[in-house]
Amino acid sequence: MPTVYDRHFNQVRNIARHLHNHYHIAANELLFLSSFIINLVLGRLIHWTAPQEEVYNYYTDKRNILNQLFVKNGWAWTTIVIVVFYVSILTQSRPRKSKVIREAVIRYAVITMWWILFTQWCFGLPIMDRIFVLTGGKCVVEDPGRHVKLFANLGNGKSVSSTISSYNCKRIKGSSWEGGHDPSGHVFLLIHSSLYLFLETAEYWPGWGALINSISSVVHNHEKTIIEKLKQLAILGVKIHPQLLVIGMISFWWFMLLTTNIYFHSIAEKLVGMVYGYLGIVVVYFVPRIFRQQSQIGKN
Ligand SMILES: CCCCCCCC/C=C\CCCCCCCC(=O)SCCNC(=O)CCNC(=O)[C@H](O)C(C)(C)COP(=O)(O)O
Ligand SMILES: Nc1ncnc2c1ncn2[C@@H]1O[C@H](COP(=O)(O)O)[C@@H](OP(=O)(O)O)[C@H]1O
Repeated sequence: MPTVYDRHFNQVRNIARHLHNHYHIAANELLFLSSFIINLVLGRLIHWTAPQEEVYNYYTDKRNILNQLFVKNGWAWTTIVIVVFYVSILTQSRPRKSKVIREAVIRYAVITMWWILFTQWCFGLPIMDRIFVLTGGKCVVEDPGRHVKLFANLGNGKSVSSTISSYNCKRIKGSSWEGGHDPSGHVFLLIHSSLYLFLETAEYWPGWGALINSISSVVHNHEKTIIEKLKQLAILGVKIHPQLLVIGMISFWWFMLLTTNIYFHSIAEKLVGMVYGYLGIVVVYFVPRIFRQQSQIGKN
């Protein structure tokens, strides 16, 4: 006689099977994909329930070290982590190394290109700035300095431009980025980077059991000092189980995304950043699965 728990377990398993068979998405992938929506909802709940903290919190300051050093160079950190990951995995004697490297580099190049198009350059202004300008946004300054050619003088001591990038606008002293819909670059980058790291490394997942056993064998080694244990953990996270480094990076991106969701931008601007964050990943990792399955059906 199946218990109520068995029935519920079977229901969840059937949903997971359906998703896998029809949409080619595994249950753990769906959970990870939806974690960013959970992050947004959580951010809004904290925003509404703790307004006092917003005023005094360290994270409301854009100049905080985590933002300036890590998120503002987010693609560089993600690149470092994926390079360390592959070097570590491939030195642990994997077969078909050249094929693995070739495919990883192609995916990295396409994913990097999408980051460039959305945040840096898209045959002129990047996509996020184009959305801002097309919805009526402008860069307003008092003194355009060396960018004077890009600005129209309003005659009231102010100049405006809709052709300068957000990056260059912010570098002009006393500038403001006014009007328009300004998609969140942070939300885009943090989701794009986390999904890339997750999907790129999923194939090499050793299981929580193996990771926890390795960590606890270092932590419970009573012959070692704390410094020696920390050194061993660092070696473990880079050389033996680089998945630990990836978990660390993704967890940190998730936390920084939560702070963006609590303190910065409108919901609509965050949703647009989120949609573009999913888009490049869906094209590189999920769309090919549909074509692969169709060609498989064609062969049978
Ligand atoms: C398996 C992987 C192997 C990799 C081997 C490399 C092979 C090379 C292949 C292709 C060539 C691509 C060349 C690109 C190299 C890129 C390397 C870098 O990452 S350097 C750039 C670092 N810059 C950043 O990280 C900036 C990130 N910040 C932003 O995008 C923005 O500040 C923001 C979106 C976070 C916010 O913008 P804001 O204006 O609103 O503040
Ligand atoms: N998690 C976070 N911590 C600190 N600042 C953040 C942040 N998320 C966004 N910001 C800041 O909010 C502004 C808008 O970010 P974005 O459009 O990329 O989402 C940016 O300001 P600056 O460009 O003045 O640094 C950015 O630094």
